[in-house]
Amino acid sequence: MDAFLRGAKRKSASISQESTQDDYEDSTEVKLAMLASLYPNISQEVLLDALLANDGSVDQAASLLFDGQMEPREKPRVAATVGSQTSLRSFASKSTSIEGTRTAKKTKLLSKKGTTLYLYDPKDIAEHTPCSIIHNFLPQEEANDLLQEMLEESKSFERVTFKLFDNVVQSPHTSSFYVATDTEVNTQKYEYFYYGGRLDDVRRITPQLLRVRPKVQEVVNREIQTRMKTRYPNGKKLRYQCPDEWTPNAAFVNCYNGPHESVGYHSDHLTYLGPRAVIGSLSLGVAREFRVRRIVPKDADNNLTEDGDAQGQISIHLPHNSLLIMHADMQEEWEHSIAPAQAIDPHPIAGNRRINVTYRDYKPNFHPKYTPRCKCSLPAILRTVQRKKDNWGRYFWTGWFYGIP
Ligand SMILES: O=C(O)CCC(=O)C(=O)O
Ligand SMILES: [Fe+2]
Repeated sequence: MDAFLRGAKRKSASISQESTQDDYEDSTEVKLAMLASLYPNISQEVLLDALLANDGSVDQAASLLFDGQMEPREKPRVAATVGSQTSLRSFASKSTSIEGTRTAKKTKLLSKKGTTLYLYDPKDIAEHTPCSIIHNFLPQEEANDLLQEMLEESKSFERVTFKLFDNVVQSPHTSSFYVATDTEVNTQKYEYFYYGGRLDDVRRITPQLLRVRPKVQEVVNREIQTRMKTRYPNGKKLRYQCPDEWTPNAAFVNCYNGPHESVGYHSDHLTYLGPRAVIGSLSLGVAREFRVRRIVPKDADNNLTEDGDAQGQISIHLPHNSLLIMHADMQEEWEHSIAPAQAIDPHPIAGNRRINVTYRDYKPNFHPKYTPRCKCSLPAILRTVQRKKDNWGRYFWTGWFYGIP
């Protein structure tokens, strides 16, 4: 990490990506599941034939099936609790890999149709996304105590406002930020910068947030080990991933009041978390949809460098008292969002509100006093090349004039 920082002050540190998702873009199970969610009454054999006949393109296979007068299933309501399938495991035996399906056009068509793969099963989520999930994470009473406490706190949460070029933009939900001590509150308020400005609302950690923190720490570290052993090359942590134990020392708490409150697609800032960050995200109250999609880079001619299907959107159902871990392979390569819902099921304690606590490990060596400054003397932002194949995966420090990080 130190070497990374020292190098970065002078020039961009380079990173060669150790892809952990090599299989994903060619995964026949995922493609079959997408087709099955459109055509639930057609057998897997027929779906597989359609896929093979169309060179692995879900979009073209779907058109073929549609032309055959087979009505696709109505698009699922966007209600948080409704999805198209509960498990991919019924598709798992057909693990044929289909090659040669890489064009940008197909992706566009696919995303135009808004194809979403709905995942509920923790095994599917670990296999097909850079996340893992633990349902019923806390004893019920403890989850409810934290929920009650955060509902009370959220009454004074505000929308984050930031300047995006010439416009002042407001976040589509409210939030606040919690750290352990008064000293840290002051450090956060006066030394750290977010969205090109200072955070006004930084609070001391509350009794329930504090009580839950070691449990999150234990489980996240266990999940990091599992992910490393089962998914990463040679069973090792990724390059630039912090070798130390994950130690949450800050929590961003979000409140989504009603179905329309949301957060758009983004990757979380690495500026203070460092590369290959891990985040423990606890959901309380109303169940909502957490959507993730891979960022497939484009080549110099602006063409996607991988099968467009790899960009397909995946929806993870987040019920009350579930802990989602965003692993080290998430922020650099994927984006996530909380989609607006058409309808929600009210929660007995929270009503229409969802509380989300993201426990984060702010790295001492990424304190703004150690990181580069941009021309305007604000601490610079750490970013990765995500969308261009050239230099893809490289980290670089940049100023705030590029808009939001
Ligand atoms: O509400 C959530 O689950 C996600 C929140 C989020 O993406 C964030 O705080 O960065
Ligand atoms: Fe986020």
